[in-house]
Amino acid sequence: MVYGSSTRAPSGYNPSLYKYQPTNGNCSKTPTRKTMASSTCIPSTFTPILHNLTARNSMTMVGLLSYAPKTLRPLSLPKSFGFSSLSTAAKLPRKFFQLQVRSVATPAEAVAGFDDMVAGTQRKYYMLGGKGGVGKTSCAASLAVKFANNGHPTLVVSTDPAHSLSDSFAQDLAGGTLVPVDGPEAPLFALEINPEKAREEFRNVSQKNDGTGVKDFMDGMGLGMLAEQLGDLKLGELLDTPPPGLDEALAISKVIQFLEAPEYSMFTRIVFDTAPTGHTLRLLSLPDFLDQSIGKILQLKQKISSATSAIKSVFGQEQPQMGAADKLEKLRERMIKVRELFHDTDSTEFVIVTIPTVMAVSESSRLHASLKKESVPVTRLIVNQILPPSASDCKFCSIKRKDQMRALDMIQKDTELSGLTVIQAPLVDVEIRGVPALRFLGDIIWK
Ligand SMILES: Nc1ncnc2c1ncn2[C@@H]1O[C@H](COP(=O)(O)OP(=O)(O)OP(=O)(O)O)[C@@H](O)[C@H]1O
Repeated sequence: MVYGSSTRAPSGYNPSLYKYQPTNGNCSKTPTRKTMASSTCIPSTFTPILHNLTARNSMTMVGLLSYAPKTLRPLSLPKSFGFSSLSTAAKLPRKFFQLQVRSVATPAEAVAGFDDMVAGTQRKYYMLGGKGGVGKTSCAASLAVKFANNGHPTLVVSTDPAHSLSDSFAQDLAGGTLVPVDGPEAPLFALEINPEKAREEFRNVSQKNDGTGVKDFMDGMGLGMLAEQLGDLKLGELLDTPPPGLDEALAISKVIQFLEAPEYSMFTRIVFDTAPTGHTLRLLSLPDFLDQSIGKILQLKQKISSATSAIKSVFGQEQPQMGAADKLEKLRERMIKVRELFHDTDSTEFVIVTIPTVMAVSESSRLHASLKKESVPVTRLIVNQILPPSASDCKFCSIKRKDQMRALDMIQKDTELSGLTVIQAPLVDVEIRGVPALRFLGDIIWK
């Protein structure tokens, strides 16, 4: 299968942004997660191709492919090798570097149902989550690129405290604001919610005596109403030591902004690259938690205000303003909206990402059970980084592959996971960095 011919570098693509360390095809060492990702284990038959590469980095070459005349575009390797290829012949003029970005596996077999995902202009939210390091960011970013290239103004949000969206897109997306991503056809923006920075700001502003800092900060987070109304409850002091779950609270408040702010209304697809499992579950249960807390605060407020008004009416003073409770009630309604959003099968879907190992599959099974308990819609499971049937004498590859097949089998038998659409995504032999590479991965996964 030739992927290269369909890889077209988008306008504004800057090859120098992409960095790649070629691998040596040595299978003798046990690869780490990161080295596996860039595939140290390439059957020896193919290593000359890599050795013949003359360009400085492969992602550059993926991008350059699109500039090469059609006649110079890559040929596929013989099918018997079982590789998916994106490229090349090394004998071409230097000007037209070509690369075979091969996936070390057969392409995804199950159809992800992308047609359904892309259909319609009603806003849809996709949350990708799973165990650390399985490829959540790569899958989320590739989905965002695919949506944008299919005409959807798309926003990709990272709620993972250890952000890797910037690394994945090979662009600086940090800063906690919307940053345009260069490359895709329709607008694609990224937002990394920076909990460290937010926490620091929080600490600083909450130390200000007059408390206005807290209000400004919370205004910025879409929670100004809460700060205003709880000012007399010394919110600043309360939050001086950030409570557990603040990261998730910040992420949620951004979600609230998406729902209401006109500047976000253009986005018809919002993709969340979520934090590893534990954080994500906290994030999903937070609206309930906040709803309950606000409910309690409201009750307290009402009690205080009715007691105060009773006293005041005895002494003939004017009634206190009753706006506070109304405003809190509004915030509570927003939380309910967020909760509904998480549970709305029409607009939201949580996609579990895993790898074919017993540990990752077990965790995915538990994650699905928890999501079900929270009534969060899940229909797809991506099994990422699958190795091909071994086409060489690489012992490591065949043992690893057998292990992976056992894990895939486990998915079929798992009561939590067997009902999901399983999307098999191959392990590709370059690090997935930059829009062209994400587009390549996206075209394999999201069909
Ligand atoms: N199918 C794949 N083939 C090759 N490399 C991959 C594949 N999927 C992901 N990778 C690589 O694996 C590494 C980890 O991927 P990624 O950052 O997407 O995972 P993550 O689950 O988001 O990690 P974290 O939990 O640390 O945020 C990256 O170097 C990425 O390029």
